[in-house]
Amino acid sequence: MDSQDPYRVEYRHSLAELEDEVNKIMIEDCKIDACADLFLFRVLPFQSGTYQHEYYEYSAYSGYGFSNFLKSVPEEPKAAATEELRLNVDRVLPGLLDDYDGNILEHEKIKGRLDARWKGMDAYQKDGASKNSIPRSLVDILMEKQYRERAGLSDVSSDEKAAFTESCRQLQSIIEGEHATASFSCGGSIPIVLGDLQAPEVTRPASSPVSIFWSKGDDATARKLVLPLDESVPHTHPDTLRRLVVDCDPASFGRGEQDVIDPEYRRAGKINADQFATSFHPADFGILENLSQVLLPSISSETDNQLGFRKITAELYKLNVYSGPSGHFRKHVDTPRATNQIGSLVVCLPCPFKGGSLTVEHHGQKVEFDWSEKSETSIQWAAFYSDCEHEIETITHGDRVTLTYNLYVTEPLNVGVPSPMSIVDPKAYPAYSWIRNLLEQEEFMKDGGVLGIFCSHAYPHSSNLADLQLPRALKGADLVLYSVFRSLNIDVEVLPILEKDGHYCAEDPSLGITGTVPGEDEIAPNGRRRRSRFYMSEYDYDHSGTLQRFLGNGKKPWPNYVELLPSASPADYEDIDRRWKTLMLSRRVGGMQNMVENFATEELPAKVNSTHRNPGVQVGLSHRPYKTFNRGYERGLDEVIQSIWPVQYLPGVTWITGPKHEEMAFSQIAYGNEASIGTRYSCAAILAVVPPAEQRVGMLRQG
Ligand SMILES: O=C(O)CCC(=O)C(=O)O
Ligand SMILES: [Fe+2]
Repeated sequence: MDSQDPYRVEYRHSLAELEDEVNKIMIEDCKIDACADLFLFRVLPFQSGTYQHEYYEYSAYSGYGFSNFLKSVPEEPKAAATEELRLNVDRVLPGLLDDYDGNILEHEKIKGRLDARWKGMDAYQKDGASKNSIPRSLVDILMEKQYRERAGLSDVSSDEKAAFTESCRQLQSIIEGEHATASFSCGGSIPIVLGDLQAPEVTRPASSPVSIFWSKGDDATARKLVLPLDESVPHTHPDTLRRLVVDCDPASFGRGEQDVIDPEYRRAGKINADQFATSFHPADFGILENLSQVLLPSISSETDNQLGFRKITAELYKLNVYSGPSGHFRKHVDTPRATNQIGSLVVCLPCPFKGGSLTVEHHGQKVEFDWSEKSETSIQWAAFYSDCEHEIETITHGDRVTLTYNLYVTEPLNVGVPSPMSIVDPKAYPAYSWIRNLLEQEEFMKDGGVLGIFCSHAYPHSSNLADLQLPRALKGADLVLYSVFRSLNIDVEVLPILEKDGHYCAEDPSLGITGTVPGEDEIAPNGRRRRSRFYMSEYDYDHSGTLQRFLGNGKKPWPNYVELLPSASPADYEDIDRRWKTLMLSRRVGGMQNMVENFATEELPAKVNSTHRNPGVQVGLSHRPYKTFNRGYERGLDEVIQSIWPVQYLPGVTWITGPKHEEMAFSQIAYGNEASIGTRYSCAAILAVVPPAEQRVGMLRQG
């Protein structure tokens, strides 16, 4: 186009310059707002007369300005708060007040922000909203990250970015793989405590010594062995163990239709279940509950799982002894004893031995349970599906005494609440070493970050019980991830993410993440959309006019903020430095995403790593029961949401998987020309807080 074109717009600035300018203004505004919030927090309790709280809600709409409100505050507290305001502004924005001698409350910029903050406050102050907040470590990591990016303190080369994306892609395939093969095995251990089990130093599940009673042939007198061994008493004496070994018959195994004995294939002793009894029971330590959480989800439908229909029961099958130097069991698949048998449980009793690792394989993935190290001091267990191949390597020394159980699915009569204690050993999962290696790499999330993984299973996460049950009720791959992160000392939260126009998170083509739930746009057989969408209006106007003006004539832009941040505690207000970064984290600049996405041209280049390009997520503070509200009459969702379903806007989460299962979060009755109801949905997600690389070093080792 030629330069004479009268319609041609001349740009003075690029989008990148606009971003720098907006970020600078944003930082300044957030700093002033943090000071303004504390000022308001100080003077609000002193409001009097007609300016009472009740009135408040309408004040901003009926012309009661901030200055009217201020007149109602007595001089003394006002003066003290004003002095504090001046000190704070001077500290966070040195120089701003240098040439200003007047009343700080009349300072144009500060007055403008005080007025804006005061108006914004009333919307949810009244309800007191919720006292909760997003866990601090999560906010702090993202807050620093956002600040570094906005202040131009972080620069990431395209090589580093590509390497990071590749790591995320691998992590995604591990996670989805863990899901596909549905955590085919799990295991754990319970230490033996010789003294008082109720003693204060016994903090996690522990067992007293285990007794075994058995009889041999027609001899009706039962013998007794107590493990672990101890030469001082007959019951625990190694000679009694030898007696047990001698009393065992050779163990057989299924070959074709037959049970055969072949020491080449299996060298072990056995006692059938009708010939022995034991003081150990797998339900005692929550083993059954724990293995159910991992093994049940993939064999039942989501509906069965949600309703808690199915339970796993264990039936004692055999006692086996594999003794050094040659006990072993070659690779095999167990013979199911009933159609509802789903797997096997092996419990290894405390008795010293060397070698004898159990390896379990399923669709090319392998897990090893090496019990030799803790063989003397712990009960150790493993459970796996019936279709897993497994083998026991040669026992070189000692005796490996095990109880085996068949695991069955059953329909229970009543539904219990899962046990809070977890004794599953996360190291048994393939994801463990992979994630640990990833976090040990210094280049991966060098300055820290948050990994986001939408849950693989459906949970009634908006029910009354949800907050109590999650993360306890996590299942399958979700439970695996949760416990892997926890065992590496990584903070993990399971929180609901609220959608916005059907989108949960930003799309990320490099990981195949669309940000929406699959099937969302499907048309149901009745010709309707799978679900109708009606939303409360959101005050998300396109405020790009002032932003465009800057590109053309260089006039200072006036960013318009959309802020999603639940109400603060007194300590939050007082910590000004953290507060302004939190404010910045929870704000979007109206119109900015649009500009960066749609305006970028060669002539108007945008930043490569724009913090305005990818929208953040709206994270709920807790899992709350579904409800219907009618509060938003003539008001935008952003104004009322903190009092009905408190959320925080969180940009910068690294999403590894996209949303899968949504739940109704809340509905809103709107009165327009005709009353209608709109529903918002949410998805549960696992958020793992990855600290900066230098802090991770010692931390992962302890894990
Ligand atoms: O003792 C073990 O680790 C496994 C035993 C086993 O595979 C079996 O009894 O079928
Ligand atoms: Fe087996």
